[in-house]
Amino acid sequence: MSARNPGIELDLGWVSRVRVNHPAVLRRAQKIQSWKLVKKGWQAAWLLRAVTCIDLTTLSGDDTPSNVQRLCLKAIHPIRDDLLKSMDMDDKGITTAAVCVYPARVTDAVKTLKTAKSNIPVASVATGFPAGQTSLKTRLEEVRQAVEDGAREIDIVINRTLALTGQWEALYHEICQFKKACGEAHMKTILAVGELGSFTNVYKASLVAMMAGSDFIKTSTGKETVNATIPVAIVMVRAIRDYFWRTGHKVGFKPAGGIRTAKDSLIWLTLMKEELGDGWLKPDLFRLGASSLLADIERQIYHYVTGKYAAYHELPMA
Ligand SMILES: O=C[C@H](O)COP(=O)(O)O
Repeated sequence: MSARNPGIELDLGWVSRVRVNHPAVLRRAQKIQSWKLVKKGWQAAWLLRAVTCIDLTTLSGDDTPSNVQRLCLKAIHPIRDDLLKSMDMDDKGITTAAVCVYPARVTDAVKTLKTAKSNIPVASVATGFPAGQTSLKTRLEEVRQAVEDGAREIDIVINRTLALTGQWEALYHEICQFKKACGEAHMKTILAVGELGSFTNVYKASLVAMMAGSDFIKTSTGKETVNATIPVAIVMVRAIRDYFWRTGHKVGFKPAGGIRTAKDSLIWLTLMKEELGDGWLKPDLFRLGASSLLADIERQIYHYVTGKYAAYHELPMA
């Protein structure tokens, strides 16, 4: 990952001046979604780039050591070797960016990756994921424990109650404490945009999270009714851009929740390229949080290489 965002003093004046032009955001979103996507070899290359940006995720009540182990092995070998070979990409060390699990499964993931001699980081959701409705003490302890167990990235959820009631100062101080608890681990801050009510709140929460030192801001837990959408992403990436212009600190962006198709991943990459530029098209500044996207990407790459769609048994690990 790139240099950390050290954060800045809370600037409440900046937060209170925020206004978002709702119709303009929707128009921009429609435009981005209507653009023609790259095709053929370019598309295959973009899909491989998308793979390297995936936080390969399992966040289920029935997660076990064995399905976490399987997830880690898939993260190490995300695309079948023969397909990569046909594209002259078999020696490029393509893996996903991270694996993302619940705190109780961190040790399983760390152990599997270590045994496989892989340096892929383990990311853990924390702070009472997904609702964040536990005491601050418990949420902080959860972060510390995940770091102690070997997580190198922590995906925290914000306290939506504070955001919805305009308690930005309190939210800032909570996030600062999470950042301290993360230590060397990189912190991604989940805004749960589907529960924030308005684009203005999304922009304000993005700013406060970055001021408090978030290394990434992330749209959603994947458990809200509305998760990652293009309009909300435009609001967040523009907050990232404004924060960068004002402070010189680059903050990453992670859309998550409901991202399932290769085409989705191409749209997300297009959005990043158009709104933030090529510098944000790499895993240290862009992640796709997804539990089932990789299967469709591998399927599309199979089609690009062979001209046929794979039968289920041909991509068994997907
Ligand atoms: O953080 C990642 C999300 O929980 C993944 O959501 P998903 O299962 O809809 O891909």
